[in-house]
Amino acid sequence: MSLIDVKDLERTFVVRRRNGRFARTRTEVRAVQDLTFQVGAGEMVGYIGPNGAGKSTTIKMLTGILVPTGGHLQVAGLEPSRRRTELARRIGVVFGQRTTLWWDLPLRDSFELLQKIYRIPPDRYRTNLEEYVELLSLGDLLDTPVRQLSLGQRMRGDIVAALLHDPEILYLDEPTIGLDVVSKGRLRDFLRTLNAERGTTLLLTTHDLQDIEALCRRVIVIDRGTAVFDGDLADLHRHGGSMRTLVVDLVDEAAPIVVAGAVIRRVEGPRQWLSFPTDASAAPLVAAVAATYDVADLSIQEPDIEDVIRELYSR
Ligand SMILES: Nc1ncnc2c1ncn2[C@@H]1O[C@H](COP(=O)(O)OP(=O)(O)OP(=O)(O)O)[C@@H](O)[C@H]1O
Repeated sequence: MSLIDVKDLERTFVVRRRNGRFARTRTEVRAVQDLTFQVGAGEMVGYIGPNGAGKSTTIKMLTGILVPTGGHLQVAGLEPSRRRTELARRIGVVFGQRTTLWWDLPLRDSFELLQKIYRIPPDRYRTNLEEYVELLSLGDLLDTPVRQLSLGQRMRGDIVAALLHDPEILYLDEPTIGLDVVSKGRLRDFLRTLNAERGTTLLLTTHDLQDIEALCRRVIVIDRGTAVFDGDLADLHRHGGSMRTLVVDLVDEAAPIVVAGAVIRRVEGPRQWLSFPTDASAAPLVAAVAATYDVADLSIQEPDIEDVIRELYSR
């Protein structure tokens, strides 16, 4: 049985705008329409799409904050907007852009408040707190007020806060936004461990393709309120015809590189950019370039999720 079941989901907003001194115009914005997908227990799913596509609106409906204007929605067998309190015990939510912690309180006090709010049994609370604090290296920061934490530390605190009550589902909205590479890596490792060891289902919205690549086998792409792709990440790249880039620094300036399996995109002095398909291995290409040209350095750029999505929509 699906843990998240979304069928023909719709959410329309009515926007009233002033038109002249007295008149007002009434427009309907269809933030989500004809949206259908299921997520099984233990899945890690990336939920992506451009700005304004309807991601936040979907997450708000899944958590029960917003009431759908049409369609069918069940999370853990519950209708979110009608059973919000009951559902809150079974889900956790993390927003990269804002904190759910109390700004002036030390982390420890925020966690204790959550224990009371969720009525977490003391033993379970202690075990979870110890495990998550250890895994996320927050031990030395428990007595620090949230406002004094760095963004990465605060984010780790928010994740612990979202997990203390053992939710079956964790929604993450841009969890790595603004984090440095090391913090991003640690967070991804933690989420992988959480999913593997506790079987927590993860639904993740992000603009960072590397979050998706590190965590999600499955991706749902939403555009103008509806799913335009639902499948494997590798298929998404094929579907979008996305390309990776091999950046070659030659010892000296040279004519554009000619090599099988790649197309030259740009030349700037001794630096050249070559495109090749995302599902092709870079190794033979690197070997072919290195065998023919005097190479000072090489690097590979992954396709940007926005490019893949843009390509998908332009069809
Ligand atoms: N409360 C609201 N009233 C009116 N329109 C809204 C409201 N909330 C969202 N919308 C509109 O619904 C559409 C979807 O917005 P939503 O915030 O769900 O997109 P998103 O995919 O989360 O975007 P982003 O990546 O920028 O966060 C947008 O056109 C937005 O302007």
